[in-house]
Amino acid sequence: MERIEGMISDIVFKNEDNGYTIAHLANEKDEVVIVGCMPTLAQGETIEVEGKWVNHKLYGVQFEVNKFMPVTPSSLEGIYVYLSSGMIHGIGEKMAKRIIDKFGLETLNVIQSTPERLKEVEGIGAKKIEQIVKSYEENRDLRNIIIELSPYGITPNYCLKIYKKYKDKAIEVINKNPYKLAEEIRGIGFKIADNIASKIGIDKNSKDRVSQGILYSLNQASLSGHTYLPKDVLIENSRNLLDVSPSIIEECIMDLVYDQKLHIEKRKNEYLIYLMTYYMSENGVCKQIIKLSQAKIEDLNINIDEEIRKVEEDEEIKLANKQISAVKEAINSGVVVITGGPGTGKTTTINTIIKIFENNNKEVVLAAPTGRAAKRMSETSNKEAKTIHRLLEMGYTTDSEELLFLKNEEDPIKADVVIIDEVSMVDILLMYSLLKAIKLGTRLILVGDSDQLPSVGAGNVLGDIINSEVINKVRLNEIFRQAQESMIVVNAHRINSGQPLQLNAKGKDFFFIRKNTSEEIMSEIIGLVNERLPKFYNLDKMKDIQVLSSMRKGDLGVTNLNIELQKYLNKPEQYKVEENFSKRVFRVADKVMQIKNNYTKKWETEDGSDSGEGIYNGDIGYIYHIDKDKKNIYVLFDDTKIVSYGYDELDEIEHSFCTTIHKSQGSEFPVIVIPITWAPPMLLSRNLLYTAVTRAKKLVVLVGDVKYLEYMIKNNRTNERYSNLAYKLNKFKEEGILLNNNEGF
Ligand SMILES: Nc1ncnc2c1ncn2[C@@H]1O[C@H](COP(=O)(O)OP(=O)(O)OP(=O)(O)O)[C@@H](O)[C@H]1O
Repeated sequence: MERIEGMISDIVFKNEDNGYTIAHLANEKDEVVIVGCMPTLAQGETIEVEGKWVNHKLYGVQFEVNKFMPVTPSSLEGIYVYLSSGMIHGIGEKMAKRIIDKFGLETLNVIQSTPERLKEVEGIGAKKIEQIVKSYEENRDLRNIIIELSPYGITPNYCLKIYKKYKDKAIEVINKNPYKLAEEIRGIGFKIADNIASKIGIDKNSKDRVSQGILYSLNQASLSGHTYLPKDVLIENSRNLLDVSPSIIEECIMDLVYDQKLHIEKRKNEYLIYLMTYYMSENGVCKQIIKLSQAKIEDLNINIDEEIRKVEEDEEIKLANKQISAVKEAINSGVVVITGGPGTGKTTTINTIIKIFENNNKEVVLAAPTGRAAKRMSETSNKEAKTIHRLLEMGYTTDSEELLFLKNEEDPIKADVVIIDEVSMVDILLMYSLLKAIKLGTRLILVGDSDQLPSVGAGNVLGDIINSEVINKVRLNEIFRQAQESMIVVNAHRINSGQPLQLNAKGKDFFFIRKNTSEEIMSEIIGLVNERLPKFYNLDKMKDIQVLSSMRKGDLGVTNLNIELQKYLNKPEQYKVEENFSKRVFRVADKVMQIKNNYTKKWETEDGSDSGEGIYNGDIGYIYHIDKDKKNIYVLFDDTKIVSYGYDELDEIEHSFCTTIHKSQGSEFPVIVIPITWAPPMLLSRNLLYTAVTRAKKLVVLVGDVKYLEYMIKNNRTNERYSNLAYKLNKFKEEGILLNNNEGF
């Protein structure tokens, strides 16, 4: 490969559809013809091209371009983003600005060709110049990507991802079809790709654009919990997004179906359109759960009543009838669902089931969808419980982008019984991965509370399985005496049945403090968390009390509550290092939450005696140390695990003096404080309130306007999800397709 540099003196031809360009490139030595895909090329631009010389039959010698890069970038904004991105050691935001103010568009030429001139900028000496030049040299290709893409709002972090994926071909790939980014780079969506495309001049009606828009619409739908969209809804959503005619959309839908990216399913007179993964998962869950429930299971040859009696004796309890039915179903069925609200004895039932199987030498494995739920399951059962991801031995594909599970149909989980808790949090994709890894004959016990919020990911798996009436289920509905003492449990059940709550009983654990305005609510919450509750109940204000809010935005949303609570719970002190990231300030001792599963994130104990990997969505920790030189923030999780986050990884954590109710799913806290105030109706729902209240073990304090509390209790329109699992399960059952034809469909 050869490289030449010069200025574009003429553009002879450009194909607007595919970017194929023939141009003249001139430098001091020569003027040559260059050809290749260079859609953004403009006359007068100075570029460097890489490629080879060819001798064309008709046109003679020309340079065939493989890759091209602008030498002098065309935007100050791009140079600024690059220089201030942290990629260049020694230059921060302020210094970047000073350098650019001095040299303008010439900045990079100066750094490259006459770096000694940097001395003209205040604060730069010989040592700094050396440092700058060294890092500048080190990341040449990445630099070009940042400069090209940052004007489109792509952060240096994503540029790095793009660079890792396409290496030095990145600019070329993007110029050819920017929609590839939306398809292949996690985190870059259709909107950014579309923005680039419109600047490059790609036609609004281009099929690449419309197809990506359709996929985007379905992806958005999956983020709202839908596994499919009815065809009319998909066309409407896509039309709003793309501003093109329904006929083009329909044509592209058919192309995508042909390319197996989408699947169309007919249900009565309706067409349901799925992204392929969701279709495969929904079908897979349906088939596999029926197979597991119909599979022959080993007969334990035991007298179940006798076994239950033994456990009752050991544990000094007497199981209620429903609990006994649940135990029997678990022993006699391939699959059983055990559901019930708080205090209805789910944990006691699971523990009885575990004991009976273990007393009969059967191997039982336990898992739950989140790290915290798994931890809780371990504590209540005194037996190791893993996250489902760990149980499935999750790994990554070599490019470390795609998740994969080592446990699957070929190498299933080795166990006689698999018990999964908090199944309401399991989405359709994870359920499919789990079911694939359970071999026929293994008993599967699914435990959960179907009145909790449905999973964050798509599907309504637990609800659909329960509603389908196909899989054996037991609903525990007796609240035991001990649990009845708790107003938290009693009120949770009242919320669920739409009844008014019992508030403020003396000596009890459920309080409502009436306040009207946002300011009053805020100041009451701060007073409670910062002083009154810790003093009165002898609590640690950081660890024992969790503020939850239904929304992110607004005065009483998570973002603002975090800002306000930080001022009181962890105020600035001279000895506390802090770092300001414009929208948020991270300070030593701040309470933070990991907001995505990161299975490979390394942790280590302070003395280095233990280490491991995996920090999960919802894990709460405290900032332990900030190293400004290394640009690292260290967070302490579970009192022992120290995890380091580079400044470029801070999108993985957020302050958690207050968190969303959604993020609190699967976790429990001694005390919960919740503002009750106006919010969009979908966030004032019964199951949101129910989920929030059931997070508390010792005390619930609601602060706000009682009319919104009443509204929430009445509003049981759980946001409907397009999910076809219940229908499919019933259809399978009715038509017995599985019994005759293992492939189904
Ligand atoms: N058969 C029983 N007889 C008497 N008490 C019981 C019985 N089963 C459970 N309990 C008690 O009721 C309370 C709630 O039971 P358990 O923790 O099993 O319910 P749970 O549904 O798991 O509750 P949560 O969802 O709140 O954790 C516990 O104090 C437990 O000891």
